[in-house]
Amino acid sequence: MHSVDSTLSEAARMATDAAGPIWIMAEVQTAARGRRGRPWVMPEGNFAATLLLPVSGAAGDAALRSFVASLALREALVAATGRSDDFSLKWPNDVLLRGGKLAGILLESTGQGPQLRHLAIGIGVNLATAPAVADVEAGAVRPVSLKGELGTTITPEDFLDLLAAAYARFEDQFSTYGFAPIRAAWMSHAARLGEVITARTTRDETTGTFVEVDGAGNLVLDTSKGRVTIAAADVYF
Ligand SMILES: O=C(O)CCCC[C@@H]1SC[C@@H]2NC(=O)N[C@@H]21
Repeated sequence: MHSVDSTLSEAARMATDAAGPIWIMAEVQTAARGRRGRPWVMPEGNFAATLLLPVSGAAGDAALRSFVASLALREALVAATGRSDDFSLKWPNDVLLRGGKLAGILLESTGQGPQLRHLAIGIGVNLATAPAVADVEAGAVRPVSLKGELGTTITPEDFLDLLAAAYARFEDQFSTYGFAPIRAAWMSHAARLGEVITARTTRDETTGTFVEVDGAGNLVLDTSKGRVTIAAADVYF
């Protein structure tokens, strides 16, 4: 579609029992949202899409699809550019290009209580233009674009073809073998593994050595007070 408030909102409107899996892509979003209620600044020419996916089972398991989506997104970017070493993954679900933020993922769900019906996986990639530093949160990783860093030009339509194919492969692996191979692949591309990082929530801040992502997708840090497991936070380098 050309213009929509947010492809995530469109997915929520479409989430009837029979719906999905379906990719919803827009050239323009007038009210795009990012993690933690932040707006997502999206200059035209960038990629914005949401995968509406029917799911069953516990919310925690379904949320592991943010790692599935991150890996698929990285693979699509490698396919688009032929560069593998330039892309890394930042917990929980950003893709970095040469250390700058290239792409973000936001998961939303529909359903009752712990049982989910649909997952909406919203993905934004700065294909053409990075938002201005002033438009992103202070202290956040510097925003970059694919064109700006590598000179690669790809249309959102062509990028969706690569991403949908990559997502289907990783989803297949996840539903067949579970989280273990996804976790291993994710860690092999993790940014700052073994280094000191800071995880911040609205309540507190934890600094420590990034040890691993555990079997439930949590961030594990070794701190001066011992090992800490973090389920949700923003990470700062
Ligand atoms: O904060 C983040 O890093 C996540 C950004 C997610 C942006 C995408 S763009 C497509 C989809 N629609 C939205 O409104 N947000 C997501």
